[in-house]
Order: sequence, then C-alpha cells, then structure tokens
Amino acid sequence: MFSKEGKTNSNRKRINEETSISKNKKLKKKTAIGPNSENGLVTSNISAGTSDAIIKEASKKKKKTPFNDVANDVKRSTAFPIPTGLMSGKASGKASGTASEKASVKASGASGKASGKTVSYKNTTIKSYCPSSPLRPITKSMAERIRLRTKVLEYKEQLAEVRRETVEIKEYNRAIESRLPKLHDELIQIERDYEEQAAKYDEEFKKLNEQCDVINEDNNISSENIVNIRKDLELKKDKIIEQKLSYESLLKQIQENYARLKIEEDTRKDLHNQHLDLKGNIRVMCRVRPYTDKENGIERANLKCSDDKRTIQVSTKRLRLWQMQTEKSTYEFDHVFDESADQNEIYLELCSLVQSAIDGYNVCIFAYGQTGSGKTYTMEGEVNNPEKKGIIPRSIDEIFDKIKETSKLGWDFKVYVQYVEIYNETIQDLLTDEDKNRKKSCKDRKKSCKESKDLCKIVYHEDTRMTIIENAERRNISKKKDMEILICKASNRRSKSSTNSNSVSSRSHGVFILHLEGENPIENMSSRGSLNLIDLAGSENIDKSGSVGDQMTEAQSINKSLFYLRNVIQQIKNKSNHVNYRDSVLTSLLKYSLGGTAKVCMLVNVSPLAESINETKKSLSFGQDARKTHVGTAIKN
Ligand SMILES: Nc1ncnc2c1ncn2[C@@H]1O[C@H](COP(=O)(O)OP(=O)(O)OP(=O)(O)O)[C@@H](O)[C@H]1O
Repeated sequence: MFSKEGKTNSNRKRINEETSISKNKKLKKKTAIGPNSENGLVTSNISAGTSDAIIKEASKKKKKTPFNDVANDVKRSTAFPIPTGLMSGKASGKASGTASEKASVKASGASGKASGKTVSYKNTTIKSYCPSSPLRPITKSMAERIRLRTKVLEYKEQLAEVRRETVEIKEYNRAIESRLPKLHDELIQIERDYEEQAAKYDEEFKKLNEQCDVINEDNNISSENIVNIRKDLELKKDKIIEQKLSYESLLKQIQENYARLKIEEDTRKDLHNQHLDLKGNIRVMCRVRPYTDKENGIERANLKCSDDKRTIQVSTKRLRLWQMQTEKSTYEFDHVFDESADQNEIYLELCSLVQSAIDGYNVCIFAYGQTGSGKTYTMEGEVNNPEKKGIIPRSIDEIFDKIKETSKLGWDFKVYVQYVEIYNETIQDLLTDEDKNRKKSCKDRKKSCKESKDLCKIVYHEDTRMTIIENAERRNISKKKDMEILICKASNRRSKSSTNSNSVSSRSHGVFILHLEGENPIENMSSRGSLNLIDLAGSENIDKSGSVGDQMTEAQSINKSLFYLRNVIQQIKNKSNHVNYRDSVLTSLLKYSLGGTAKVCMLVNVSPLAESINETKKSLSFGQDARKTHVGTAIKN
C-alpha cells in the first residue's frame, strides 16, 4: 500500500532533485570560470581575443550595460599597441598568459635590459613601462586603465556566462513544464488506482473481519464443547478405572477358581484312571472328525456331544408304519471329542498313558473306525506341523523330554522302535530300506511273504509280558529328530490307495512299537515299558465302497481282522475260558495288550457325514461294548 501524499511528494522531490543537480552543475561551472583574484586583479584564462569578441558583440547589439562605458574606456586605452612582453608577446595584441601571470601584472620590456619605473598597486609591485615607448615607464593612470580594462573583460565574461545560464535554466524549465502534464496525468492515474485498490482492500478487510467474527463465535462454541467433552471423558475414565479394578478382582477370582478347578479336574482324572486301572477295563474315547473342504454341501449326520463330554447322541430318521420317526441312540465313553477338538486336546487326555509307558507299563492305544473317519490323522497327523501332529509324534516328544528329566534322577533310558504294518495278514517291516516284501500285487505279496525265510514273526516274552516282532528292524534311537525322520519314512512306506471314502486310505494296520528300557544304578532299579500305537485299517462296507480286485481282498482282510478283534474283546468281556488271539495277526500282536496287564485305550473315530451314519453307529456301539471289557489290572514290569 502506498499513500497518495507520499507519491505526490516523491514526484515533487524527484523534480526538485533534478533541478538542484542541474543548478549545482551550473554553479560548479561558474566557480570554475569566476573571478579568483587575490588582490582584485583578474585571474581568468579567457583569452584577450575572446574578450574582444564579446565586446564587439555587445557593441553590435548596442545595448547599454553598466559595463559598456568601462569597456569603451578599455578599448580606447588599448588603441595603442600592447607590448608583446605584456600581452604574451603576440604582435596582434591579443591578451594571453595564465591568470597568475596576469594577477602579478608583471610588465617586462622587449629587451628586458632597461629597467622602468616600479608601480605599486595594492601590495603588487609593477615595473611599468610606457606601451608606446618601451623605454618610457607606465604612468599610474595607464596602469589604472589596464586594470579597469581587465576588470571590464571579466565582468563581460561573467555577464555572458549568466546569460548562458539563464538560457539553460529557461530551457530546463521548459523541459520540466513539458513533462508536467504527463506527470500530472500519471499522478491522477496513480490516485485513481490507489483509490480503487483502497476500496478493494477495504472490502476485503470488511469480509475478513466478518469471517473473524464467525470464527470467534465458532471457537467459543467449540471450546465450550471441548470443555464438556473433557468433563465427560474424565467421568468415563473414572468409570473405566473402577470397572478395570472390579474386572481385575473378578479375573483374580476366576483365575483362583480355575486353578482350583484344574486341581480338582486333575484329581478327578487321576482318580478316574486309578479306578480304570483297578477295574482293568479298556478306556474308550470317541472323536468326531470335522468336515473337510471337499465335503462342502454333503449332508451332515445328526451327532450331538453332551456338555460333560461323556456321551454322544446320534439321531436318525426312519420310516416306520408309514411315518417318519426320529430314533435317538446315546453312547457313553470315557471322553467324547467333538469336531472342534484339536490334536493337542486329544493328546492331553492320553498323555498320562504315555507317562505310564515310561513308568514301566505296557500301554496300547489304538484308533478304530470306518475308513475315512480320521484314524491316521489322529495317530500320525502332520508330523512336521507342531499344531497338527498326532499322537505318535507327540508321544515321542514327551518320552524324550521325560527321559531327559529322569536322567537327573539317575535314570538311563534306551528307546527301541519297531514300526510294522499288518497287510493281508502278514507283517511288513516299515523301517527296513529293503523292499523285498513290498510287492504291488496282493497275491505276490502274500506269496513272497510265505516263501521268505525272513518272515516277520511275533515272539512273546512271558517274563516281561512283552511282544517283540522278529525279523523286523528294532532300532535304538537317542534323538527326537532321528525318530521324526524315521516315522516320516515309515509312514510313506505304508500301503495306501484311493477309495470312494478316502483318497488316501490306509490298506493295512500300522503298528508303532516303542520299547523303553531304563536303568537307575543309583537306586538299583530298572524299568521295562512299551508303548504300542496302532492305526487300524478302516472297516469298509464293500458294497458301498465298490472295491474290486486287490482292493476287495484288502477290504475283506481288514474286515476279517477287525471282526476277530471284536471277537477277542467280546470273549475277554464275557470272561471266556479261551480267547482266540491266534485267529488273526492283529489279535496275536495285541495279546498282552488286550488280555493281560496292559493299559489299553481305544479311540473310536467317526465321520460327520450322514451317508456314514450306519458305520458310525456300528463303531460307536463296538466302542461302548469294548469299554465294558475287563482286560485285567495293569501291572508294572
Ligand atoms: N481332526 C481332523 N481335522 C482335520 N482333518 C481331518 C481330521 N480327521 C481327519 N481329517 C481328514 O480327513 C481325511 C480322512 O482322514 P484319515 O485318512 O485320517 O482317515 P482314516 O480313518 O485313517 O482312513 P482310512 O481308514 O481309509 O485310512 C483326511 O484328509 C484327513 O486329513
């Protein structure tokens, strides 16, 4: 922004400055050529010729100036020739020489030999000679005339200078005057612009003021709101702190209750196990496998697990007397795991049995169920996936951990492993790298097994009540990792094929045996325990599965061995005088596990599909029966 007055003033200033600069220039000029005489004598460098010209000019114009008379006098006085020594020695009589020379007005003769009369004028001594006659000294009046003449010349020159200056000033004034209208117009335009801008700014300022008022008002409202919100927040914060405190105390109570419950639950389990041990019954648990991705859209069976996880109810619809009726059957087990149960949950229920094997018992855990019901998943799972690994790898982990712990108490354990499959009533070693017994054709396999001298045989050790398979590798493993590698290899060697019910169906019973032999020289004690983990082949409805050829033979063999297993269990349950263990390889292998002093646990796996409901019911019914079977009180080896 600028002020109107300021602009006008600046213009004026500019003009004044220009004027003063020009004046100064002129003054300087004037000073340079002005009189500079010490004694009132002329100190000018204007030549005598120039002064003559000026005089001529003045007389031409015939203007009477104050200096005219004097000039005439001078003219008159200079009518006679001026000696060359006085006037720079030129015959024309023109005045020359420096101002200082003139100031001293030294008159000298042509020869310089004759000395004239000395004239003093204002402290200046002039040796004067008469101009007409060099030998005649200058008179006082002549000297005075010369001085006057010089002065007149000076005045004339000054006058001419003043005139020139006057002309210049006039020209300058004219120039300024000619610029004045333009400057005036500019000034008017500037004034106009200024007014316009000022009006605009006024308006904007007004608007901004209005906006400021609105913002101020808003701010007042917002700050009020903020204060209220803060108050609210403070209240809420207090409430939250209160609630937090009460939650914390509640949480503490819950944790205490949970810890108490856990102790009670553990005690209950221990008591239950002791009770079962004393009773000598087979422990039976049931697991319902979840739906797999491939089964989306397939009808579900109506299976309901009780809250106490002890029973499972199966509801089916049947047409009776022209009416659809719902039949409900309930089966009781030691524990029921619904679809949501994960691998860890299952293992936790069984880990006490693994501990028993370390403690010197023969333990047998086997998975029973129709094909595709989740037996292999339960027993093996995904060996290298910590969350999905099954009972076999978890047991191995625990056994090696426990062995490490007991070593601190002086125990030294050796772990021997055998892994075989019972395929079509023959035992195949899964640990051996030799493939001599593993033939593709079912018939060839049977034949080669019978012919082989290295046929795996079951040998009973009466003293330790242990079963050992002869001609099958028995490896001593000392590292967890080695065991995992072994299981993976063995699992891949198992006979598998794709059926209607399972894309990877085990066509054999897989038997994993761990012999745990411990010595404690400090306490002079020893322990012999075994852990038999069996993944039975699945019972199969041959009509439904559509198995033919080798698969049908396998299914028949599997069903037959499962039938003998059920038979043996029935005989034990009925306390028959004779139990037909030798009817099948499977029952022969399980002799000491089922009919003796072992701790036995059967896991009944069932499918969640409605199409498998009849097999599910059969499995559940067999499991329930087996639970009532008294196999004898377990004895520590
Ligand atoms: N608890 C589970 N969680 C997730 N998937 C499961 C579970 N149980 C079983 N499955 C899946 O169901 C399918 C069948 O399971 P699995 O092979 O273990 O059955 P099986 O009873 O061993 O069958 P078969 O007797 O034919 O060998 C597999 O794809 C398996 O991964």
